[in-house]
Amino acid sequence: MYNIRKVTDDITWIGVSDRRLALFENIFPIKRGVSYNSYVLLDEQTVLFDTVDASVAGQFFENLEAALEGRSLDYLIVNHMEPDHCAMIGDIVRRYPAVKIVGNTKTFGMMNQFFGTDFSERSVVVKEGDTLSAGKHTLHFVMAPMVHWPEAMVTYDDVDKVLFSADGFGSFGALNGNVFADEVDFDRDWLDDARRYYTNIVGKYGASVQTLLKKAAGLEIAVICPLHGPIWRENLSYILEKYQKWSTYEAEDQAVVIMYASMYGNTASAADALAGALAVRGVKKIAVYDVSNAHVSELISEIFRASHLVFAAPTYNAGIYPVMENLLSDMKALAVQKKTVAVMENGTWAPTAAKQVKEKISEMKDMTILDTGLTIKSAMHADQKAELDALADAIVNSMV
Ligand SMILES: Cc1cc2nc3c(=O)[nH]c(=O)nc-3n(C[C@H](O)[C@H](O)[C@H](O)COP(=O)(O)O)c2cc1C
Repeated sequence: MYNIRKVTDDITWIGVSDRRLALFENIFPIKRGVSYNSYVLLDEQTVLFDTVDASVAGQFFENLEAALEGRSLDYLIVNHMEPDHCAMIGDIVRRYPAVKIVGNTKTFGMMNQFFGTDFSERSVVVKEGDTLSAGKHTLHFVMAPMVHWPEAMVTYDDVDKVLFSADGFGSFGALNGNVFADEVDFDRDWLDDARRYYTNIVGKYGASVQTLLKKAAGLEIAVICPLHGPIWRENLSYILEKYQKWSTYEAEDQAVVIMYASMYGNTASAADALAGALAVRGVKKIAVYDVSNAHVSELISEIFRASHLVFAAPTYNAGIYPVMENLLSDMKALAVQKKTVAVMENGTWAPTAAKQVKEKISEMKDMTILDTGLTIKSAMHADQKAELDALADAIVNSMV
């Protein structure tokens, strides 16, 4: 059975949700599933905006046929060439032999790489500022390189004021009938997944997102149609403000996130004691994570969210405990910036983890590392309570 939803009188959402996939990009756990969004415009010409992942092909074509209401397809606009959106291009061409494919030079280069053809006999190559008339609706093409691939672009419909934003403003999470952000409790149920999606997938490219946001500011936008997650047609400033913060690496919350690694529980115990000491000093909503038991994508999301980070790491073969080291490498790769950081270390004979954690943090931009830290030899005991309090004081003082 088809499952489609009108976005405006002329534009229909024809996306498909996947609740079976365990790991998005074979890395990111998606307990709430994911949606592959696609859209159809019915005008004098019919236009499809991106396709979907191969795993949901059957449902997608049922949806597409229903949305086309018996008409053929004139144009396929390819805003993004990642296979979870472009996998159906070949099938579209086979089903609708007269279809023209719209993309930029890089789009068609990637098509050749992925499919062994650039569909040159049917390609319409567009560049920044080009337009395509579908009849009543004129579509404007805006290049969005490195949001998050080089060929990425977005398309703006100047009649319905709709921005087809590619992976921008996307989120993990299947759509459950309510395809609009105003139909769900986004802040409660979706924000964490939207942040995790952005920070892990697009996070590195904050400058490119800033360029796109500046271009978008010049458009009158009533609806944002992303390729994953809910569609925005109300309170757009909410998600735009989030993107402004995320892409400039500003913390959303004045908050402390403590991340520890621990084999035998002693570093964990000290991390918990620090959380308690912070709470006594009035710090609220403290988050504590065991890096071995939280997915690195959740930690990255929390790191983007919070202003203050504490890393507590055992020394391991004269280095940093590997799971913690991996997290620090991911932070650098995703260009984490503008955090205040405190470091705790543990070691039974020669603790060196703190020095190495600090070195890694120093490689990131605009990071403030607190002078006060804490070194534990195997396990923390009451005789180090004053040191723990000093660390808690230093963190609290840095928050004002
Ligand atoms: C494989 C391995 C390598 C270790 N290497 C070091 C080391 O190089 N220097 C050191 O001081 N302690 C080293 N240790 C000891 C641990 O760092 C220490 O016992 C740990 O910090 C205790 O914290 P936990 O109870 O939170 O796991 C090592 C432990 C293991 C299992």
